[in-house]
Amino acid sequence: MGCICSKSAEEEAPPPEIPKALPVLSVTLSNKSLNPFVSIKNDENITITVAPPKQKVGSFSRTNSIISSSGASSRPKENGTTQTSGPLMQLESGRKKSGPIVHTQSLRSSGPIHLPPIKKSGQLAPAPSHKKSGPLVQPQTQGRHVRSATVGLSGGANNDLTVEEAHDVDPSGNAIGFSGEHVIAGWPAWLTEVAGEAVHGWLPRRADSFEKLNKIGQGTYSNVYKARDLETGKIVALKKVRFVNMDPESVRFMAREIHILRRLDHPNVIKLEGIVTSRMSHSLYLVFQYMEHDLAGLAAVPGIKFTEAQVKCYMLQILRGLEHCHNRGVLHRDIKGSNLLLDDNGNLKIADFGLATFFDPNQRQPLTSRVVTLWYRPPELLLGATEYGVAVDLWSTGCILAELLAGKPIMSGRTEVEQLHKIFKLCGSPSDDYWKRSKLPHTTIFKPQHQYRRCVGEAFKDFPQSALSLLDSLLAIEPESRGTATSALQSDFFRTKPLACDPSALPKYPPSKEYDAKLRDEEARKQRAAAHKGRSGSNKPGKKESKVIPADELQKRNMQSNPKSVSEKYDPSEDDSGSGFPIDPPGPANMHTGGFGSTWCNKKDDNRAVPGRTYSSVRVANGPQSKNDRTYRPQPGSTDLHNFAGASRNSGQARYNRLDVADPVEKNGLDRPGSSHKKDLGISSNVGYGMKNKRIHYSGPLMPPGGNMEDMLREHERQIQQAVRKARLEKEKTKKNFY
Ligand SMILES: Nc1ncnc2c1ncn2[C@@H]1O[C@H](COP(=O)(O)OP(=O)(O)OP(=O)(O)O)[C@@H](O)[C@H]1O
Repeated sequence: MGCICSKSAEEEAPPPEIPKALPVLSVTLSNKSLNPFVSIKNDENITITVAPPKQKVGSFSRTNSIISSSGASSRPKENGTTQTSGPLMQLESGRKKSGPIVHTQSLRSSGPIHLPPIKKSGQLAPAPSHKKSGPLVQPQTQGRHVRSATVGLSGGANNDLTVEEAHDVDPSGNAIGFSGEHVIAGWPAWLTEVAGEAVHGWLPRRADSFEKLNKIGQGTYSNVYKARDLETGKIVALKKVRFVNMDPESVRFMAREIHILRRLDHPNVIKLEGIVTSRMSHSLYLVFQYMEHDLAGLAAVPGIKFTEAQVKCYMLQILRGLEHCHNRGVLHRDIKGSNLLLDDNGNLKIADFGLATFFDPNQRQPLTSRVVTLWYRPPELLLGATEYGVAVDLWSTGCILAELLAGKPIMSGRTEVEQLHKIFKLCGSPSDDYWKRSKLPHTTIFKPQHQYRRCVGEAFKDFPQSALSLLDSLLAIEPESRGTATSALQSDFFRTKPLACDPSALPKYPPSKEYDAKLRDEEARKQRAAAHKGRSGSNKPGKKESKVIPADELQKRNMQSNPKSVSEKYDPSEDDSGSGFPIDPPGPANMHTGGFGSTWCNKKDDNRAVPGRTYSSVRVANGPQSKNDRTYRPQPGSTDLHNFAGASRNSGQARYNRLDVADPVEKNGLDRPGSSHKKDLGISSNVGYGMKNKRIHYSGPLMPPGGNMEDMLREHERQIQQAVRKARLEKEKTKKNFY
């Protein structure tokens, strides 16, 4: 880890794109008879006048509580809408008294307000409300909104200004006139130009109002920091989003995450508390409540085994959070232990909505099948389904339930092919009827020649009966049989004793995150390597013997070195690629391949499942629990089928790249570029295996002409072994060269 020195997020910002003194307001008047006029005053007030001449649309005062706006007569008519984008009017601050102000009123009582007012500078107003309750697909509102907000200009303390503004909404209810307001509010143009509605009604927080403490997580496209909110003293998590060249598409996908988060409001769903940015900066931080643990990290702590009551407590919270998401028309599409965050009071919150999408159960729209982390991905997605619903999240939840009870992941495939095979072996293969009905794209490739028998009960015979029956429905091969989060919540599992414990009764664990576990593993690996070097070089003068620190000792040290109250200094070199942290931390200790998957059923019953087959226990460099490891970047022009042709890994770059042409669905921008794919154990075009950055890439066509799934798996295994052998050889060669 590099030196850590105190630095605010703002200081990392690249050179300003707009001079601070010239905030830009963009207003287009669709009613051409109106003439915009802007008065530029001194540095206190800003006045915009819109014709009919001498009528002011608004006067923005830098004082905290005064709003100056036109009265009804001064506004453009209903059909003379005030829109954004287009001719820019540059505003400068004006003097305190800005001429003839038509009407002045205080912020919190400003006329007909449909959208909730922002409570105070830096805090966020709730997302625009939608009239329709239940599954939301599009806001139903139409017509003109009048909104009031307190906005904070970046630059200068105590610089709130208040605005009342009017804007129209398009037929889908999306507001279409924000840009001017956004710019005044301090949002950077690169954000509002492509994702105005995501931040609409919100105010950016200033980066220097947070003190960054230490890095606590790393996602495919983000670094997550623990930080102190200097305004409230509260500890928060700051998720810094990386963009590739400010690509608008990347920004749009990030905006989708924000949009979705704003729609959700539930104790078991992480709450987006703010966004940090400024016109000067090309980065964005999402502010979340700080959560001390994640379920994957806890499970990886040696010695932690959950009781039935504890498992029920976690499951209740997961399902409640999920029920809320689904009722709000949101599919999470990446339920897994590391996205289930826990605070010190045992409260669980579903996090990471980077792959989430809006959906309408009554109006199926094509969605990408390349979502959900491999081990938690349901069979229909592996088979290429593009029409799916809540059942995908329920499958992942079933995997979590079994994992919590079994103490380790239940199906840890290294590739999609292997994952599907594990699923069929445990859950049985779909019925002929299902294959016919579902018309899944990859049916011809993956339909096994023989039926696989379901053996969930047998595999988990030690599980309580009520858990087994819930598991049986969550892990149903056919999505329609998985029920809903609501039906799962009503299952006997939650009604039979021992009942779920109260979250507050859960044990207090030391800080433990999947990320910590990865760091721990990495540290242990380094120590082992150092010890090995020390031993082999012990005859050489000057070489020190290294001490190997056992993993649990490292865990302890790691926990000790991560005191919550100590403010570490922030080192910019930690950030992004210059990070002192590994870009691709290894998967946690318990994430080895093999696991349960290959040995669920009695082999003699399982003559369809490659008899006697055992998967290699070789640890794949890109273990599927390592987030960065799952980014899939399809080659331009590649087809879906190539996805089954092997594996590669993500270089650790941002996942907000352009949406690849390989994915025909969610072209409308709803699929996060490289995203879906991020979760795959990178399956790429048939380029053959090879080593890149000393990591194993599995690839190559797995489907021999006329072959079936068993052949494919055998070939797959052969390639893996070959890759491993090659890796070993290369390692040996490197060692020889080194000495
Ligand atoms: N609110 C929070 N409190 C504490 N830690 C958090 C919080 N949010 C995220 N983290 C940590 O940061 C990690 C990465 O966050 P997150 O999963 O949101 O990022 P991501 O880039 O979307 O990752 P992924 O590649 O899995 O999509 C999490 O696994 C978690 O350990």
